[in-house]
Amino acid sequence: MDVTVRNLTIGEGKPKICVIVMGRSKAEVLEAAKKAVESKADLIEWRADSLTEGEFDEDFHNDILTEMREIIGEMPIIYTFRTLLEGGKEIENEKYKDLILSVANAGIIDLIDVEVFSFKLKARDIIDEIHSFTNVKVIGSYHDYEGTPDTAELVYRLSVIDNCNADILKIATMPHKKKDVMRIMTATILTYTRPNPKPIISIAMGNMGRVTRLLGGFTGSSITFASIGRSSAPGQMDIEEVREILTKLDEVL
Ligand SMILES: O=C1C[C@@](O)(C(=O)O)C[C@@H](O)[C@@H]1O
Repeated sequence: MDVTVRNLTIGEGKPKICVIVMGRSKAEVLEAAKKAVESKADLIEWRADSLTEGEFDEDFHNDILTEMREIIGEMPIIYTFRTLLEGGKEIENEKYKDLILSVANAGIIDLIDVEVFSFKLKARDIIDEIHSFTNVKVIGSYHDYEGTPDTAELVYRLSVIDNCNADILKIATMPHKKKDVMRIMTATILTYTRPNPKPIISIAMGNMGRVTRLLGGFTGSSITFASIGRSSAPGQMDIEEVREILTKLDEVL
């Protein structure tokens, strides 16, 4: 079950490269958006939690997105507000929900990240609501910056995200040993080889986890995140480096 947004099909062919746009103010965000266009990435993720100006103001976020769209044209946009527990900024549950629904409803973006475990069973309601009134696709996500659960737990979490009706299933955890990296890769391949799998994004963070950013296609991970300047997570690499390595790997694998 591939996911198509604009001219991009996620889950088909090679993993897509997504660059991260961050900035404290509208000016910084739009400047980063220009760099994202120059990078010729497949899509961009705006980490809206990096704002300090108008940080929780829905209208302001939509206003930034309108100008961002003019800059980036047809490149698909992921909107992400990462909460404190999962590596971003503190936000009240109700505010998070309002922000997500308002941005999805405005229809400027193509994909939106919804943290499935930050809101327990309510994540499904948020996702169903987004699907009921927009064409925006949902990335259901789970991040653990402290460690990596065992393989069964990772597979279980991916299935919970799936049952919440997310269109794309995403897990990112912190490995402490090589076995942790293998757990992420195993959980991905086990989920991906089920009948009619949804696209998966799986990441082991930190330097040890870089193998998942470069060989994700082997296990069924459909997007790799790269930076243009400032990275948004440990172990994330610059887009030029990622592209060069992926091109080389493609020649030999
Ligand atoms: O969840 C992800 C993946 C990520 O955490 C990474 O490790 O590259 C970077 C985040 O910006 C993004 O939302």
